[in-house]
Amino acid sequence: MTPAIERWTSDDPHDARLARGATGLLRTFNEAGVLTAADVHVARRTADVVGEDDETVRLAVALAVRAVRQGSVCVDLGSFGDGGGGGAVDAVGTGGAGTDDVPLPWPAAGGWLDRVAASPLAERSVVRADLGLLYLDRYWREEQQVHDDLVARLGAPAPAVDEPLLERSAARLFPGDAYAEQRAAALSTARRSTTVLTGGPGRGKTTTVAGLLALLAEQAEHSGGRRLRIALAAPTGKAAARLQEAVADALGARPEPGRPEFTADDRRRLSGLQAGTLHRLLGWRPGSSTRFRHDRVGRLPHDVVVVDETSMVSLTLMARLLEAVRPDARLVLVGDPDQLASVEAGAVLADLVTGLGERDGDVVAALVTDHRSESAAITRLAAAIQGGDPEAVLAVLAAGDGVVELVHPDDEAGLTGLQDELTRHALDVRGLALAGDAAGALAMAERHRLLCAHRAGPWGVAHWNRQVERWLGEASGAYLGAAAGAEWYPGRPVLITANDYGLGLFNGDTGVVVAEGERLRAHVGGASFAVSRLGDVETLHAMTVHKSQGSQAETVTVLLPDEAAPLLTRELFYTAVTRARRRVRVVGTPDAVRAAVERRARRATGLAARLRG
Ligand SMILES: Nc1ncnc2c1ncn2[C@@H]1O[C@H](COP(=O)(O)OP(=O)(O)OP(=O)(O)O)[C@@H](O)[C@H]1O
Repeated sequence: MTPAIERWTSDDPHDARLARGATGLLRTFNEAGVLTAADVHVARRTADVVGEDDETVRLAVALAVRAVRQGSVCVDLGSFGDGGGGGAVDAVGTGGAGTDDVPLPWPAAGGWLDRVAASPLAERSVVRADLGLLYLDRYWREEQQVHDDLVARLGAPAPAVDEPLLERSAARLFPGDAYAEQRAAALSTARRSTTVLTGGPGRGKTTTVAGLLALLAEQAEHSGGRRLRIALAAPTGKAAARLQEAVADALGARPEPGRPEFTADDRRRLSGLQAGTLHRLLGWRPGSSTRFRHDRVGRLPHDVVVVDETSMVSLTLMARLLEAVRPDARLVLVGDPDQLASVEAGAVLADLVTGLGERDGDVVAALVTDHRSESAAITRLAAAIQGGDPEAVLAVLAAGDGVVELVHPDDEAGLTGLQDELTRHALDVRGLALAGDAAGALAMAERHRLLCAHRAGPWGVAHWNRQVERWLGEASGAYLGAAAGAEWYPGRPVLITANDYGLGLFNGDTGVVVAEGERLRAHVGGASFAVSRLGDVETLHAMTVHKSQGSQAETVTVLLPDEAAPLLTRELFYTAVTRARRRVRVVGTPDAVRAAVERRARRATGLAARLRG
C-alpha cells in the first residue's frame, strides 16, 4: 500500500508555489501540489548545471529538497509510487480541500535510486545515494559527521574517576530507594564521556543533572585539578532559563531527610553556574546561522557540556555541537525523545536513543519514574498518547477528575467556559501590567497557555490572538490589538521570533508589556526594553505547539484542528499535553483525538541506522 503524500492545494493561478516554466514530471508534481516552486527551481538549476536531463532524476532531486523543507534529512524514493503504478495523493493544503486521491505518474521504484546514483549529480556530489536513501550533499555530510564524532567519542577511553568517592557522594546526592533510578543514571554518566539522558516531564532529569554536576565538580577538585568548567545549554533562551532556575533550585533546596544533600562545598564548586542558548555557547558569527566561532579547530574549553531539550536540536546544530566539544569532555544530552523533533531537519534525539541504544545500551540512561504526583492524570494522558491507543486516551480524558478534560467544539457551555477563563487570565495579566508589576504580570502570563497546531485558520494562533484581544478589549473597555490599531498595550504578552544578539533576545523568549508611567516597556528574559526597540515579536495570547517546546505552564488548553490536518500528530499532541504542570483542557472532536494519536510525525533520516552499525 502506497502511503499518501501530503500536498498543498490552491485555487489561485498566481500562487507563489506554482513554478513558472516547469515542464515534464516536475511540472506535473508541482501542479499536483507535491512540489513547490522552490523544490522545482533547485532541481532544475542543479540538473541544468551538470546536464542531467533524465526527468526521473530531476524529480528525485526535487523530492530530496522537499524532504528537507518538511524536516526530513533525506528521502526514501522506494516509499513513493507503487512499483510504478502511481501513488495516492492526500490533499491537505491551504485550500482546505479534504482528502482527494489523484494518481500520479511515479517512476517505478525499482532502479530509480540507482539511476540517481549513476547520474552526474551524484558524481559531482550534489546528491548522495546511501543506505537506500537519497540525500542532498550537505545533510549527508552532516549525518556522517554526527555518526563519526559520536562513534569516536564512544571509542575513547572512559574518563578517570575516583570510584570510592563517587559512590560515597552518589549516596549523599541520590539517597535511598527513592533516588535509585537517578543515582544509577548519574553514576553511569559520570563514568562515561557521552550519555543521552532521557525522560518525560517530571521524571527527575534536572535533579539528576544537578546531582551529577556536584559529583563531577567534586571529582575535579579531589583530583587536584582546576575548577570544573561546565556549560549548561538549551536550544532556546526560555529552555535555558528554565534549566538554570531548576538546577539552582535543586542546589539550594533546604536539606530534608531522604532528599539530596547538597553541601556548602557543592554550592561553592558550582557557584555562578549559568545556562545559555546553544547558539551563544557555540559562538554566534555574524552572517551565518550554521557556522560558529567554536568548531573542530577552536573547541569549547568546557570539561562538561550539558544540553537540555535535545529533542529541539536539529541535525545541523548537533553536527556543530559535536565538532566543538573537546573529545575528552563529558557530553550529556538530556531530553524527551517522544516530543516533536526540531523545527529544522532531523530527529536527532530519537535517532540517538534508537541507534546508540542498540549499539551500546549504557549510553542511554532512561528515567521513567514520575515524581509529580499532583498531575498523575496528565502523566496517564501522556502515557496513553505515547502508547498509541486512541480509546485509552479518550478514556483518560473522559475520566473527568478536574485535571484533564475534553471539550467538544460544539459544546457551547464548554467554549463559554474557555472564553471566560481566557478573558479572566488576560485581564489578570493586564491588571498587573497596568500597575507596573512586571514580575507579577510575567508570572501570571505563564499560568495559562493556549496552544494551537497551526498559525492560520479557525483553530490557528492568529485567529485566537485576535479573539482574546477582542474579549480582553470588551472586558476592559479599551481597543486592544493590531486589528484595533493598538498593537502595544499594557498586558500584551509577547513572543520573540528571531534572535537579536544586540539586545540579548532569543527566538522563543517570552515577555509581557508593562506600563511604566506614560511609557510602555516590554519585560523579556530578565531585562526590559522600550517597545519600539523590539522588531521580531508576536502576540502570545496563543502560541503554536512547536514554539511551546521547552516551556511549561500551570494550565494548558490545546486546540486540536480538524482530523484531516497533517500537522495533527501523536508527537504534537504529546508535546502539547506535556507542557502542562497541573491541568490540561483539550478542545477537539473525539475523531481529532483519534487522528492525533494515530498519525506519526515521521521523518526520514539515516542516523539511527548508521549508529546501529
Ligand atoms: N527521586 C525523587 N523523589 C521525589 N521527588 C523527586 C525525585 N526526583 C525529582 N523529584 C522532584 O520532582 C519534581 C520534578 O523533578 P525534575 O525537575 O528533576 O524533573 P524533570 O524531568 O527535569 O522535569 P521537567 O522536564 O518537567 O522540568 C521536582 O519537584 C523534584 O524536586
